[in-house]
Amino acid sequence: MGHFIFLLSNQEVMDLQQLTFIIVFVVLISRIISLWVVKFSLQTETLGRLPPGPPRWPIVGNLLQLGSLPHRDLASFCERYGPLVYLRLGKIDAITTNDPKIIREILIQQDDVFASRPQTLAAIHLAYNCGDVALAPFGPRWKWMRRICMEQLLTTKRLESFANQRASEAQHLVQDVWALAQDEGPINLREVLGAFSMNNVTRMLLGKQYFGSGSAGPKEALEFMHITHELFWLLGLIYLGDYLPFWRWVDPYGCEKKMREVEKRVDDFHMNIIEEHRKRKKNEEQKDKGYMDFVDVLLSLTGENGKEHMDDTEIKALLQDMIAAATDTSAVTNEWAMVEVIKHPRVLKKIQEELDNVVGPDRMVSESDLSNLNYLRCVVRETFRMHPAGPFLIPHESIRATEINGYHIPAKTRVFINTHGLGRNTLIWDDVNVFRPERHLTGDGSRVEISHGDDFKILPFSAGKRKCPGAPLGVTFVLMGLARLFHCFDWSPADGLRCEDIDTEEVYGMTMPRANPLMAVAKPRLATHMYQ
Ligand code: HEM
Repeated sequence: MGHFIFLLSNQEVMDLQQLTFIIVFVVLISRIISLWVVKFSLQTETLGRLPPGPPRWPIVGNLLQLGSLPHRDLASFCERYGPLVYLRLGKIDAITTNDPKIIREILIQQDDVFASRPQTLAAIHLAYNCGDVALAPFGPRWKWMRRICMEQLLTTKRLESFANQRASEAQHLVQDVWALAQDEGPINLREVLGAFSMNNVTRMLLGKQYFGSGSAGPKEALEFMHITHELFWLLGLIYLGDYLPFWRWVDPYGCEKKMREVEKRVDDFHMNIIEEHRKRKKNEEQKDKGYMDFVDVLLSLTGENGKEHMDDTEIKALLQDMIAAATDTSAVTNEWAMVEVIKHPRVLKKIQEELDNVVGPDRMVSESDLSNLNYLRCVVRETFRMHPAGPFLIPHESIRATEINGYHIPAKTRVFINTHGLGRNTLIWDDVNVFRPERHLTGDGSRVEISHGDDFKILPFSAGKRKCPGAPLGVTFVLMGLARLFHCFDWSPADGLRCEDIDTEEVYGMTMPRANPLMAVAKPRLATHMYQ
């Protein structure tokens, strides 16, 4: 060999070195690929076939095939590969579906297998090390926390005790819009609806109103708004560090640093609220039980396993969940409903006809009217079909390996139930992109249900063990906000835009808002004294 090289020119030696390098590289790569294929076929033989899915790259898997609207990407995979699709996201196994039968299999038939949550970095940093309800893995701690929600905080009796506060917030909403409507200019409905939803939630949770005349003070209100926005943004992020461990070493956009910063500010904020309540409790030696806010209730409960009190961390984790789960979901849904209704004046007219029949012009809508507003209920159902607040619910995770439709699903598979894809699935809905509330009317005139029915064709609040425990309250927030706004005002698009030109572009997140805040013009339609 040395002799052979001796006969070659310098250039030829270089060529040979390059050639050797290329051969070694090709051999190495083919060895890696063959090992990968062997591992894959061994896995297939021993464990069964994985569901079909798009081809994937080594290391990153299918991550590069997801863009800024991942719910739309996953829906297109389902169109191409079938109702149950397997994806490899970095080191994580994942499945996705937009099919009612498979969703029912996951959430009902195999509920005990799929009732867990992935331990993402956001859940670790922003939900007290997964010590809350919404992001906690399935287990005794989650069961205990969820029981507190169901048996102490969100009971019918407790929610009734806040009925007057909700009524006064509904009246604030009307008064706010009326004041803004006086100069006939455009109104930012995102701000108005956000304040309505935030006030409803903070009055019930913390005994405080952050927007309007009873505001807890501009500095505290601003801090609250700021940290909740950052929290939502970080919770909604698909953070690559969860899928590719090496990404965490680099963290090029400083996401984990941001999570730790927000964690600290949110924690300080909650701690202040708890201290304030403790002081107040000492001073007043507790008030009439009927008016306890959620913090009062949590401070009065015994802890897990016979402890005298709940830990502060447990209280903070629950408060955090309630704020995150209750405010944005209803505000985003209300904004989407307003977008679609203003875009379709025919629908606005029908809603107002119903309101005029059921309520009339001489009084305001009350909560007892909401079950009689069947057309408005169809409008909310249609809004959930086209714009579900949680496009992937909150992702579930399988506790152990199982099978769906004969396919192997490994343990710890992340589950993306695509509710956006479900509402636009052409196999179960016709004219999927047309906003048509009438499609939900029941033939016999009975009350239209807003959460899912037996057919699982929409799924705004999920089903099974992890279903939303605040659904009845969420429905009340949404229906009440819309009923008041449509009863009291006529609506048209801002800036001379034609109704049909209002855009419905969304941005992806934990909840999925319209890309731009909705601006619209309101014209009072009741007698002036009704707004005072
Ligand atoms: C329109 C309003 C609302 C919508 C659309 C909504 C939707 C949802 C969805 C899709 C989930 C995830 C379910 C799953 O992963 O399977 C969820 C979970 C949850 N929601 Fe809601 N929600 C709303 C209002 C509320 C309210 C008002 C509260 C409480 C005051 C609340 C508390 C929760 C909690 C604690 C969870 C976590 C449940 C668990 O993991 O065990 N939600 N919600």
